[in-house]
Amino acid sequence: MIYTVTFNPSIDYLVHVDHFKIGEVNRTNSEKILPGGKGINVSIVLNNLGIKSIPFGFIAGFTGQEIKRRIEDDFGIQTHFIKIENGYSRINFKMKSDEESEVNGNGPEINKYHLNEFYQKLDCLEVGDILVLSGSIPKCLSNDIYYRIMDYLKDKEVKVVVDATGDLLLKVLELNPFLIKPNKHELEEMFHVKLFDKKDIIIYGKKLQDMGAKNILISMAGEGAIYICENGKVYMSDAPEGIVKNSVGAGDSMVAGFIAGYMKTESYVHAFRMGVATGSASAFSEELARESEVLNLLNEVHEVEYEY
Ligand SMILES: Nc1ncnc2c1ncn2[C@@H]1O[C@H](COP(=O)(O)OP(=O)(O)OP(=O)(O)O)[C@@H](O)[C@H]1O
Ligand SMILES: O=P(O)(O)OC[C@@]1(O)O[C@H](CO)[C@@H](O)[C@@H]1O
Repeated sequence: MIYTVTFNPSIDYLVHVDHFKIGEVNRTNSEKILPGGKGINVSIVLNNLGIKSIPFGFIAGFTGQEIKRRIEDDFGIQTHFIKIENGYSRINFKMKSDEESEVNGNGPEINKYHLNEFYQKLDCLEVGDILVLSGSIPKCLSNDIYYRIMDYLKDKEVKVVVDATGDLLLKVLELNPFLIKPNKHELEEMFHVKLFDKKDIIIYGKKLQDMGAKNILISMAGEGAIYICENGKVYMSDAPEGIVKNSVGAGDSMVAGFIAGYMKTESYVHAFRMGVATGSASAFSEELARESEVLNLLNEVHEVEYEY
């Protein structure tokens, strides 16, 4: 079974505004409300690709109820969320105008009793399961929480995927996550560098492998992606051409596509292709990618092996 974890689910409020002007009253052209949070997006895209997963996470208040309702009613995915009595799950604001801008909330406070309940849920994981730890954590938690979860599971031979930034990600590397997916900007932030070409991106991606990660996907939005495989090979792919409608969740879709491709074929190259196609299919769609959209793009993804 695949389990996804979203410590900080959200209602994503997406608006389109023509030529947004800061400091003025702007009016929307269109609005959309979607359940969000990185792990939840991974579960939704896996579901769209015909693969079942169980979303774990923490929800609070009326927004939390609505997140759960939408995932269960709109997608038929059974959630296993822990309810927090105080506060409310965040509403994240995403605006597409001449540029894309986002404001993400902090989220409700998770205490030690909620965490204990969460660890009890983790006890159902078995050898061979996949666990996806994705997204930010509320400020009240320490940034070794993903490390502690992996450590808790270390005897179970669970494949762990981590999509996080900064110390939250760096701390888990010594526990050998199966897959990590920094984007280029996150890679730069982690090493305090500016990366201008693919050769440098690969050098720094390989550092993450030296630090313990098995597979590394480095996403570069419209520029495609680089994949550093656990067998030592490195692949690159351009992104397919298309009109971007909403790139929120493109990275989560890439993670879901990679997992789906790997589960169906155990081929890393196919998993990479599926990752790129699924990421782009989401970027070219108002909502997260559907299977037909992914399959339509799959033939347009051509990876090349990087010789170094
Ligand atoms: N503008 C685009 N055109 C084509 N493909 C795109 C575009 N943006 C994203 N993609 C696809 O999605 C993948 C992941 O995108 P990106 O690098 O933006 O992830 P991310 O930064 O983690 O995104 P997010 O945090 O919004 O989920 C890219 O590697 C590419 O395949
Ligand atoms: O604040 P975080 O947890 O880093 O990111 C949260 C978020 O921006 O990520 C998803 C897209 O990847 C959205 O659904 C959600 O709003």
